[in-house]
Amino acid sequence: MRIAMLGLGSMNGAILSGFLASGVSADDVVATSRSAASARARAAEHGVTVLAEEDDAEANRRAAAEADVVFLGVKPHGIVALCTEIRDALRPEAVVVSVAAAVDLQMMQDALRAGQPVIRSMPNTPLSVGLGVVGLVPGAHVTADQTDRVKGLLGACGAVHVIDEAQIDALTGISGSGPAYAFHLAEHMAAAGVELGLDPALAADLAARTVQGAGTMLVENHISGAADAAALRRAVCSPNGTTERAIGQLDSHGVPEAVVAAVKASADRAAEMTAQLREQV
Ligand SMILES: NC(=O)C1=CN([C@@H]2O[C@H](COP(=O)(O)OP(=O)(O)OC[C@H]3O[C@@H](n4cnc5c(N)ncnc54)[C@H](OP(=O)(O)O)[C@@H]3O)[C@@H](O)[C@H]2O)C=CC1
Ligand SMILES: O=C(O)[C@@H]1CCC=N1
Repeated sequence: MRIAMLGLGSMNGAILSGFLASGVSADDVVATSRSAASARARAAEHGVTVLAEEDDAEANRRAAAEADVVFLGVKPHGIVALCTEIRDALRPEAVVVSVAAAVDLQMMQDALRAGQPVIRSMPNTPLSVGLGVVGLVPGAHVTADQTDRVKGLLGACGAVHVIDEAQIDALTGISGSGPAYAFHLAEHMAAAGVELGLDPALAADLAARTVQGAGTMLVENHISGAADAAALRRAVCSPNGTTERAIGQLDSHGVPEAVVAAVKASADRAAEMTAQLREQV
């Protein structure tokens, strides 16, 4: 299967890392970047061919023309222009997969040739280490085989959920943006350790491995049904002990409400961006 990755920044780069680690051959991938400098850097990083629009105005069209699956990995405001650019180069059976927030299926289908299969997705960057989460919304012209092919590719680097388009902003608020919440938590746990006198490298290591260990326990217990997040939290809290005191601080500082507000803000922002993009097309 030939894969084109149009735009190779944080997200498409993470997907490509996941693909290569899961056994996709670098020879089966052609990517593009806007600038020649970033194309060179990304080619060296991933060992795949990266064409640059700066060098060759036809770069996206050339990469898309050969592909069975085409991942659109540019910023949301660039997606419709990219669809228009590659429209006539795509093979009719090539599946176009957007990873962009806010750009709905209709906008992409309107910019592509009638009948071109399009899948809207919301991935996250832990796909790079085989632990991602992806929401997939297959468009009207996508066959079950085509959905399975894309599910197979992404499923080798994470969990894939096929959802309705109406659910994608909520999913974005949890799993699309969510890695940043965990990184934010780790960042501030480590900073507190430094304030308490720990060496910064030790504090960062403690925070990183604690988030990793808690995440792995959470997923294993979730899959087996043995315990949910609240039960695992309670198991760390000894009565009148250190953690109970710490959780009391999180609660009294409004962390539960802040987390709910953060997830909703991400989802709301996605909806706001969709409305803005609709006005522009
Ligand atoms: N970052 C994340 O965690 C997530 C991001 N997303 C979505 O992924 C998409 C990309 O975001 P992200 O990866 O963070 O952004 P980045 O800025 O990291 O990457 C964007 C990439 O697009 C390239 N690019 C821009 N214009 C063109 C063009 N015309 N032709 C070819 N390449 C082009 C850039 O090239 P150059 O470097 O040369 O400028 C860069 O490689 C967004 O739509 C976002 O909503 C979705 C889920 C999570
Ligand atoms: O911040 C963003 O808009 C993108 C979408 C989800 C994660 N990053």
